[in-house]
Amino acid sequence: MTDTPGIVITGGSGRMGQMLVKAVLASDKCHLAGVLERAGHDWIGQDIGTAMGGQPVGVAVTDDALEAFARAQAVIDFTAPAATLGFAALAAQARAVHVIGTTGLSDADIKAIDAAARHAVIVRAGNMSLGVNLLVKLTQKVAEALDPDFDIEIVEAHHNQKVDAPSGTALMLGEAAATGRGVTLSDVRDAGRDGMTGARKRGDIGFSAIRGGDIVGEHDVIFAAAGERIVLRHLATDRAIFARGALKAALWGQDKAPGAYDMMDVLGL
Ligand SMILES: NC(=O)C1=CN([C@@H]2O[C@H](COP(=O)(O)OP(=O)(O)OC[C@H]3O[C@@H](n4cnc5c(N)ncnc54)[C@H](OP(=O)(O)O)[C@@H]3O)[C@@H](O)[C@H]2O)C=CC1
Ligand SMILES: O=C(O)C1=N[C@H](C(=O)O)C[C@H](O)C1
Repeated sequence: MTDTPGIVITGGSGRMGQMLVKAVLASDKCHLAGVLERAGHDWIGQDIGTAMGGQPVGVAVTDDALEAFARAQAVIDFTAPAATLGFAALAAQARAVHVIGTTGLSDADIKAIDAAARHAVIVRAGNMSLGVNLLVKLTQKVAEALDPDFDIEIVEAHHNQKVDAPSGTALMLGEAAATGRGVTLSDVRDAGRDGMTGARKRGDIGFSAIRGGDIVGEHDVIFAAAGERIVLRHLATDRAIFARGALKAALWGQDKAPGAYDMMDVLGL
C-alpha cells in the first residue's frame, strides 16, 4: 500500500475534508499519509476514522503541516484562502503536488499561488467535477456563437454555510463566457444588483447567488434574447464528484513538471 502516492488532506473536519478522507481511504491508487486541522481543533491527536464516527484507520489528525507534507506526494486542500496560501508555500517547499479547491481567492492570492507553482505542481480549480468542466467548455462555445443580443446571466445556488459569492464555479463560467465573447470579465461583470440599478447594460455578464439549506451546488448559464432563451445547467447532488476530481488531479500531477495547472489539463478537455 505504501508504494502508492501518499496524500495529505487539509481541513480534515470540513464538509469536503471528510469527503476527501473517505475517497482516499477507498482508493487503491493512493494512501492517506496525513490529515491536518488547525491548532487547537478538538480533533488534533485523534484517529481520523474515529473522529469521523467510524473505525480507526491508523492516521492521527495533526496541526504540523510541514512535517505531514514532508511525508507526502500530494496535498489536497479545500479550506479557506488564508490557509491555502500558507499551504501553497509549504507544499512547494516539500515538492508535493498541491491540489487547491478553495474558492474566494483574491487576485493577489492567485499571484502568490502562481509564485509557489514555480517550485511544485499546483492544480487549482473552482470546481473539480467533470460535469462542470464540460459545462465551462460548452459555455465558451455558446458565447462564441451568439452576439450580445443574448444577455448572459449566471445563477448559482449553494448551502447556507458558503462564505464566498459569486461561487468559484460561477466565476469559471463567467470567464468562459467572456473568453467566448472576446471580452475581459472584469470589464463586463455585473454582480449584486439591488435598488435602482437602471436597465441592463448590453454585453454585461450578470451574476446572482442564492444561499439556502443544504444545496450542494447548482449553476445555470442563461443566454436570454428577445423571443428565446438557452439555459445550460449543472446540478451537483453529491460532494463525492469534487473529491473524485481532486484525487484524479493529485495522481495526474505526480509526473508533471512544476507549474500552475487546472482541471482542463487534468481531464484533457
Ligand atoms: N473546487 C471545488 O470543486 C470545490 C470547492 N469547494 C471549496 O472548498 C472550500 C471548503 O469548503 P467546505 O468543505 O464546504 O468548507 P468547511 O467550512 O466545511 O471546511 C473548511 C475546512 O477548512 C478549515 N480551515 C479554514 N480556515 C483554516 C485555517 N486558516 N487554517 C487551517 N484550517 C482552516 C476548517 O477548519 P475549522 O472548522 O477549524 O475552521 C474546515 O475544516 C470552500 O472554499 C469551497 O468553496 C467546495 C466544494 C467543491
Ligand atoms: O462551497 C461549496 O460548497 C462549493 N464551492 C465551489 C464553488 O465555489 O463553486 C464548488 C461547488 O459549487 C461547491
